[in-house]
Amino acid sequence: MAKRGVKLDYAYCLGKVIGAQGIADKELVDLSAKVAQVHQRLGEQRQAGDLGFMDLPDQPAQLLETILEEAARLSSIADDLVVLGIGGSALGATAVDMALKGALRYAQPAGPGGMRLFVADNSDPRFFGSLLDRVDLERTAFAVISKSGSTAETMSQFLVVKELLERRLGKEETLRRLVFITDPAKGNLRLIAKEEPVPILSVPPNVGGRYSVLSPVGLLPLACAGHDIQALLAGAGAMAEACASPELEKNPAYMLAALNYGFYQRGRNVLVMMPYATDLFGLAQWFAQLWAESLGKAQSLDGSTVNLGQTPVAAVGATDQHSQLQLYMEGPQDKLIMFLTLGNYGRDLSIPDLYPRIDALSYLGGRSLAELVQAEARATAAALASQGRPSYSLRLPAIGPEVLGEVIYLLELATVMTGGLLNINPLDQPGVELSKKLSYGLMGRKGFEAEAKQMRSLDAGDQYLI
Ligand SMILES: O=P(O)(O)OC[C@H]1O[C@H](O)[C@H](O)[C@@H](O)[C@@H]1O
Repeated sequence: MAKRGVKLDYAYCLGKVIGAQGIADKELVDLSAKVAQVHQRLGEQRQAGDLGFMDLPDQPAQLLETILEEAARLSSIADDLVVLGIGGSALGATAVDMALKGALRYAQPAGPGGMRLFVADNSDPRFFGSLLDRVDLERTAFAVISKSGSTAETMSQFLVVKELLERRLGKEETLRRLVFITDPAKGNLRLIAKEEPVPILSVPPNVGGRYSVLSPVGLLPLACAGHDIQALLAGAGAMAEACASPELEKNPAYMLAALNYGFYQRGRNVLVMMPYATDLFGLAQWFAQLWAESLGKAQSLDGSTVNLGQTPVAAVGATDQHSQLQLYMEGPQDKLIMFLTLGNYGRDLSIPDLYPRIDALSYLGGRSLAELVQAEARATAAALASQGRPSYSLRLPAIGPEVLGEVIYLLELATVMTGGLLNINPLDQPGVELSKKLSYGLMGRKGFEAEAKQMRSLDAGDQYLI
């Protein structure tokens, strides 16, 4: 079995540790039976080819070659890569790049470590316009990533960039700076690539956007940024092996799912992901999409209306101890906290003993910032537990590509298992369609005249205070 580093510590979920708010041994036994049933269903779904994300750790060597070659081509002509993509076509690459290069990565010049990766995941013109002002268009490549090939934000950015590049550099140089990542058979990017020779990579049809970070969607930008995508996949593969058992006590993804489900059943409607590392904030935002779109559903699999879902919150420790913790400690008993802790920060700063006579400072002297932030993570979980407030911790030995691959796979499988326990479909997102259609109506898209009309009637209710 491949070596694995991530550990799940769930002591502060247990009734015998935190009291009545915790999960009792008997409940774990019941959960275990439910999990075994869903495991069987997931096996059937996998057989039927519906759970494509589970195959991503083992992609054909040929595909990885192609990704690495395309990354080498782009980095030979450009210093910066701008991803035009949103949601599942953006958050995974951001999460891994931010984790590995650091939250301050944009301040570093591009260099031998790979291209600088900008992820333009908003049609907000202030943001996108200033990004375009900032990069040197001659030394910038653009990855247009959209599984559907029709997402308005991404496609409008593409149109803006294409015209800008063509005006500045001419058609041939423009096409050299582009790469498309989309569905293998359909969509507008496929259509365009038939006419214009833009390199194109495929998103497997059975992998939805929010489960696609380990497909070319995440792998190409990450390879361009100089990250070890093979190590990322190896980590995911090691976690897949560790999550093969149908038994709750032997499967960390299933235990995570069972805890989330068990606490949701007890009214814990909010799941806070709080890594004790600023560089992991992107991972918390990636997880927020995974959890929200997968589990927020109106209908159960039997067709009844259920309106289920646990609200994900992205937080970061120790920062949010000074912002949100008051609510977590004393607010409604409706939250479950998932901490991510690091055994090793990869660097450390020792704290000098500059004021030995000031007690409130001298205890810090001679210690280090890693010791402080690790103590804060432990203290926060313990403080919550002392008030009967549950949490669990994913303990990461350090931040690295293997570990991130492990965490990504773990959370994806846990999400699908939780969906199974809730008896909803964790792979679709029907609720996001109406606002898209109404926007099409507002923007005058052909075929959406009814939505334009619907929009006029919905708009009529404006009531301004000032
Ligand atoms: O990759 P795309 O087809 O452009 O989709 C981008 C995103 O758009 C949507 O509205 C979905 O809710 C997301 O799940 C998806 O990741």
